[in-house]
Amino acid sequence: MTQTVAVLGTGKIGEALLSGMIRGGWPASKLLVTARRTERAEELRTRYGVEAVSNAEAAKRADTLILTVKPQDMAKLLDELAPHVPADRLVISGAAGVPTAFFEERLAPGTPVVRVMTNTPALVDEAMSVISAGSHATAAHLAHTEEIFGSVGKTLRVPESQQDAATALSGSGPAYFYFLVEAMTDAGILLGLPRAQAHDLIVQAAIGAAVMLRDSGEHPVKLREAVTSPAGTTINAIVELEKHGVRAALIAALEAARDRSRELASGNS
Ligand SMILES: NC(=O)C1=CN([C@@H]2O[C@H](COP(=O)(O)OP(=O)(O)OC[C@H]3O[C@@H](n4cnc5c(N)ncnc54)[C@H](O)[C@@H]3O)[C@@H](O)[C@H]2O)C=CC1
Ligand SMILES: O=C(O)[C@@H]1CCC=N1
Repeated sequence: MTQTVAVLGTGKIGEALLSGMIRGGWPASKLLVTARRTERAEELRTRYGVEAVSNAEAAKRADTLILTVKPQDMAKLLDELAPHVPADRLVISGAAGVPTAFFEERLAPGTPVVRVMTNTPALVDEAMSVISAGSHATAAHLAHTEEIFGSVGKTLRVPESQQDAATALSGSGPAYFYFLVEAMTDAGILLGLPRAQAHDLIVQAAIGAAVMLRDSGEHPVKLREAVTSPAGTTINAIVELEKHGVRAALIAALEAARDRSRELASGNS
């Protein structure tokens, strides 16, 4: 029998996951949601046919609780939940930075906790969800988490010590690509193209490059070399990227994201 899963704090990530589970065939009758505002609860109920309940009710009724509030709201949510969560419930956190120990300290002794860092491409079933077990989570809990997050894309198990790095790479990753597309579209404007056309050209180049990266089995260096003709156009652009330190900027940017994830560990910074 399908277990009941509750998504608590159903914002952008919670809704992306919920919608993916429903697209993947999860029965709406086995899904519960919670939201802070009643209008939001009503919206989710209407849009997905799921029941919206209080956090305490979700804790009592669901076998698996997926907590998708902001890291800064996690301590408050756990204070509210802790008296209602029996120790046999699986608690999955989708929050950046917050370690499984944070949950284990606040929930009944022995409660299994799994930490997941997913990303917004969950909305189009192309998420990357990185999964780590807390100290009481078993292989079955990890498999169940993979089943849930597998409905919105790929999953990968990593040791929890790698979660902050994964957050910097794949959790925040889509934002870096949107930022690049934004900048390259501006370049198209500078070169005299209409904005809509510049956008379409860059987006299709990004999709083509992404599919080749995923499907060709070639190293990115090889793929770039194939575009870069001797005394051609691409090398002029690459020289400018190197001159402006784009490679170093990306490394520093991801390091900064990793550091911020570490800072969020306390759940209140
Ligand atoms: N946005 C993203 O790209 C990603 C976000 N995350 C993580 O997902 C979590 C949620 O992020 P978003 O969905 O972007 O934020 P969001 O602000 O869209 O969603 C959080 C929701 O939680 C609700 N909430 C807060 N406290 C609550 C409570 N006590 N009871 C019920 N509802 C409550 C808020 O009203 C809000 O709707 C964060 O922890 C973030 O680190 C992880 C991966 C990617
Ligand atoms: O910016 C953030 O904190 C969240 C976590 C990863 C992506 N968005």
